[in-house]
Amino acid sequence: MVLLVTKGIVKQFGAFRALDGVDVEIEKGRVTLIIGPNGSGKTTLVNVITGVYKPEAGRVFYTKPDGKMIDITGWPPHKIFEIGIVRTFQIPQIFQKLTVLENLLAVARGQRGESVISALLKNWVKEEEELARRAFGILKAVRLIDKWDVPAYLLSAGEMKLLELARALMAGANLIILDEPIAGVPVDQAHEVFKIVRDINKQQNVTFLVIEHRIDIAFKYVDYVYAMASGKVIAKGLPEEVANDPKVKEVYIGG
Ligand SMILES: Nc1ncnc2c1ncn2[C@@H]1O[C@H](COP(=O)(O)OP(=O)(O)OP(=O)(O)O)[C@@H](O)[C@H]1O
Repeated sequence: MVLLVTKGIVKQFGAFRALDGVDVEIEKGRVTLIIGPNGSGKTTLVNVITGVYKPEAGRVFYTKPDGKMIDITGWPPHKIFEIGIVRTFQIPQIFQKLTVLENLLAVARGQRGESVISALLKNWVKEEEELARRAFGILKAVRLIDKWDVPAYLLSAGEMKLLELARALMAGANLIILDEPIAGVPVDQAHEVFKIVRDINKQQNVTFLVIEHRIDIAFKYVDYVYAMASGKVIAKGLPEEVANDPKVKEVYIGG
């Protein structure tokens, strides 16, 4: 089943066409990767999907949990978030001084329209216990359970990415969009991040759309790949197919 489709997306900045008729299909339950050199339009496409930009042409369709496909083109970002499409940095930034657990609870409180401060001052009630239980379950899934009481600023780069992922899960995402999840993360931690993405994808049936430059690592953990260049999809397929595509090789290695 297709969870999200873009059809013929065109996005212009003045006379410059950043996206020039982009069609992608994100299958439910898959991890889909978008690669492409700097400036090829990957982030712009994510911005169109998440409602930050309205495209000049083209449509974005999303299949709701009840199976109905709806046109979400041009919806505001908060509405797109509410239907379960969550981009990691769309959630307010990690609170460096709060613990890992408190960062998760803050997402849930934010969704209830509460300020973090007022929630922190409040006595723990049943609802809070329930949220904490859910948060601990998520921390177990992202393998941060041992760090639940550690302030976020003490986490490694890889753990910080995992906390962002945990926060997206806490927000109840169906489709999680990760924009460069392993940028600046050392190799061993980068593999760990992708392994956890894979586990969550399999165990919790969460669909992922990932943008990543480090294709040597990312290709090992994804189901399907789109390659972009100059605002267009130039190749798509299984990782090994895209890796061997002459157009992709040309863009990456210069022919
Ligand atoms: N708000 C904007 N105004 C003008 N031009 C923009 C804007 N946003 C993006 N662009 C241009 O559109 C093109 C595509 O940018 P985009 O950020 O989508 O590329 P990208 O593939 O995500 O690159 P990177 O890998 O560097 O993040 C670039 O040439 C960029 O300069």
